Amino acid sequence: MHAAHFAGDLFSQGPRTLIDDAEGGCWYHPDFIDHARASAWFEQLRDSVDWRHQQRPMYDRIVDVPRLTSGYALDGTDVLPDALAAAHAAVRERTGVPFTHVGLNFYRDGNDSVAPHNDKLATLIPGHPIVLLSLGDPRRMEIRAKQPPHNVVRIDLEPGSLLSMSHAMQSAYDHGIPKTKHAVGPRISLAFRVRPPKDNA
Ligand SMILES: O=C(O)CCC(=O)C(=O)O
Ligand SMILES: [Fe+2]
Repeated sequence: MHAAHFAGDLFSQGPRTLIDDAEGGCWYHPDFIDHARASAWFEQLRDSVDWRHQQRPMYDRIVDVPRLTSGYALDGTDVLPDALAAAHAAVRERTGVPFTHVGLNFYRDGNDSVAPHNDKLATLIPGHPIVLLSLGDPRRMEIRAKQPPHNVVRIDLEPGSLLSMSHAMQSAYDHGIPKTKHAVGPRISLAFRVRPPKDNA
């Protein structure tokens, strides 16, 4: 009994708090989805989502967004791939948050990234977190305080993990996934958000 209990403690992977604030801060829950399910979802989404290669203006140039993206409304107007519907149901149940939209990111290799940013508060309903479900190879996220001394939290986002970031945190921290020279395979992230009605499309 004791040995089993000890082993359970050693290997249990419950949620842990990375940053505290009045809205639940930032927490990380590895092994939320088991690896077999996470890889099945990864394969289905890689193959069935209409991945877009976006470009955007930067200063006087047009640059490629260094990853593929997509997005779905969660209010019933969009038909979701089965894996996405299952992921939404699991995240909805775990968090109790009435998400309206999911943004998808596809990082093909270590050259793909998302620059440090905060999620745009004008497109989010205050009080609700942004919740990220990771699939595929792990990638490191850096969460950096905007105020000196600019504390940085680094967290390797494992397949099947959840990372929740509060709405309030978006004003105080930037987050990003830097490029890496390590050999990494592809990763998909699902970013669940609660948006005002006009932004759902
Ligand atoms: O891929 C990730 O885990 C982060 C994505 C992100 O920050 C975003 O879509 O705004
Ligand atoms: Fe973000």
